[in-house]
Amino acid sequence: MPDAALLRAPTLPDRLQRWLTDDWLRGIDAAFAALLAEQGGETDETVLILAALTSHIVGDGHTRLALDQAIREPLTLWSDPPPQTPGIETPIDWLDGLNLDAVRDRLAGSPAVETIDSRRTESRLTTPLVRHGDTLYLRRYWANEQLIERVLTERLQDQTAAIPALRQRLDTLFPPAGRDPDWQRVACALATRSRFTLITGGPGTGKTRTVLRLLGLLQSQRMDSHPGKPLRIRLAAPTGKAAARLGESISAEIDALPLPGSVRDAIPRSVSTLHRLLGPRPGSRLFRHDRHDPLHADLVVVDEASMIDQELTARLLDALRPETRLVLLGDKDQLASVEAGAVLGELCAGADAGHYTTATIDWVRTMAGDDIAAWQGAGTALQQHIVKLRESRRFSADSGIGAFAESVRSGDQAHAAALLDGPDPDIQRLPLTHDSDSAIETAATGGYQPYLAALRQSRPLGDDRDAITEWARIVLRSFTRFQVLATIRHGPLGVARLNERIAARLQHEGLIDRATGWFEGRPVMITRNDYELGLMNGDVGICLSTRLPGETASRLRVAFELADHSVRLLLPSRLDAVESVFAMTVHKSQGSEFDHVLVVLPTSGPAQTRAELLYTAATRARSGAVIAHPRA
Ligand SMILES: Nc1ncnc2c1ncn2[C@@H]1O[C@H](COP(=O)(O)OP(=O)(O)OP(=O)(O)O)[C@@H](O)[C@H]1O
Repeated sequence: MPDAALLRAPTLPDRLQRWLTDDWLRGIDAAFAALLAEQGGETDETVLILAALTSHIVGDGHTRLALDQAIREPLTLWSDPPPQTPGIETPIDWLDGLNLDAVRDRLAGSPAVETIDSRRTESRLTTPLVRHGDTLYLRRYWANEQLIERVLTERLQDQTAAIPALRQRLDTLFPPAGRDPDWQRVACALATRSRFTLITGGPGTGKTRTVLRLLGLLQSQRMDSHPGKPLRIRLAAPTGKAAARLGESISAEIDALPLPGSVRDAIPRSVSTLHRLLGPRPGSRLFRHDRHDPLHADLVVVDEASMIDQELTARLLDALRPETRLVLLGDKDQLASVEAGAVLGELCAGADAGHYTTATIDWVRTMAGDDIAAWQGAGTALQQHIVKLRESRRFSADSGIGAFAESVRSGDQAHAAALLDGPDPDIQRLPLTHDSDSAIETAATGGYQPYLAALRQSRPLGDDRDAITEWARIVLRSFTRFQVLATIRHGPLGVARLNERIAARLQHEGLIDRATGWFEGRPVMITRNDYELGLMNGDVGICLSTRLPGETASRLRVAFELADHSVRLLLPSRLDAVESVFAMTVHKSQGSEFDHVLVVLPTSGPAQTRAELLYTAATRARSGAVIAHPRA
């Protein structure tokens, strides 16, 4: 029943409390508004609610509230809006009644807001909120945005000296392959001429291969010109898993590089997490390395850049010396980081069409011999430093997953639907009659059965540590064969309910003993970096019943395979930030691959978000993706 008192005259605390209860806001959003009211001297309810909403969208992955959009299309502020009950006021109703001019006036009169003209970039105050033009920011995100723009603009201003014999070096590393342009070669060439380059491309388009050749090219040139003084190269990725994957790809390919052994030896194989590279300071969001103590590196390469949020991008740029080259690799079409700020996606706007100026086209033709004139445009300075790799080696053009991902990416829904209904076994549809359709549990049971079978069948008899480690490794690896991916948090198809539903079915089938708490077979994901335990956000472990040497009874321990392939067994009590992953959100799945995925998609949601989710989810699969969704 609608609460009549609230409908008549909801007070601010009542309103915020209801929105909090109904999941429109997070506790921190309401607390932020309360703080501004209590300690910031803010009395205007409109400003306070806008402050809570600006905080909310940070939780939803955005760094700023576009006022005009918030008023015209309020629903777009929630990627996963809670259900609306008729008669109960939601923030959507509240935003609907606002007038932009009146909002501007109220913000202008607020002691909590600094109003900055859209042409100005510096600030003189320290208010918690900043209004820049018609966009409202929490100050930290505004400051980050300014820093990123300033540092990139500086880096793009001048070109570095041309590499001697660039053409011959490119010919060695990228032998003519009958394609013009060879985008990998173009990316490598362009990256030699500036201190910032961004290489984007879908899965398997050769980002790692290209950057490895770039490292080889720059290192060999350096060793020619400065014998005995190789380039200091640092490689990083946002998560431990992504770092391990890049390290493995480099190790697998480096021996085939057509360069002298001394050059190959001067290319690092180890990749650190970005946090480690910057040097975390316990209890602070700041890092040891910043403009006052910059990184000792001539070249920094960061992979999986789509997963880097705005804050970390700003900290990275702040920690680079002006002369250090930065190369970012990533897939702009993947979902952005779970934290706020889709930096890669925003930087790469327009990368599909290139927008190369005549000067860039001429430079590439002269220096590399490739013709990119078909991608001409009056692009920005930044666009001259972005290259999109366009040909996937992982999915051939006729692979179902590749074709499906491409049609989702380009918005061709009809083709995507036709592929789902087509004969290709690697991309299939699982139609659901309703949200609680047990077809999901059935498919999930089929997918998870092999790892649970491995758990039972490979269990060692005694307490030999090596045998237990080997068993854990087998179980962990067989868990990567299949994963249910959830695209939303709320409702029967949300990640929490899916986890419960699947666990209940596995228990019903006798594949696990319990479905709640800690039990053998429970797969969990770490949700916060734990440097002490050596576990990173996103690491997946499995709970096993183990009896180690000297123990008289078995105990539940969670097994993790670390980046160096060692296995760690930890008592559950040592893990405080974990969640079950019978279903994993698509966000958390980034940087991982599975043989098969079951993607559970709701019928509604903003089209753009759905497309990004679906693209990211389907491309996690090496061999097969099934898309489950209720019939429209
Ligand atoms: N031009 C090429 N010639 C031959 N093999 C290639 C070429 N480009 C890529 N490959 C191969 O395709 C595979 C994928 O390449 P790579 O790992 O560099 O892609 P990626 O874009 O980094 O992939 P991911 O999205 O998985 O990180 C590798 O085995 C690589 O050796």
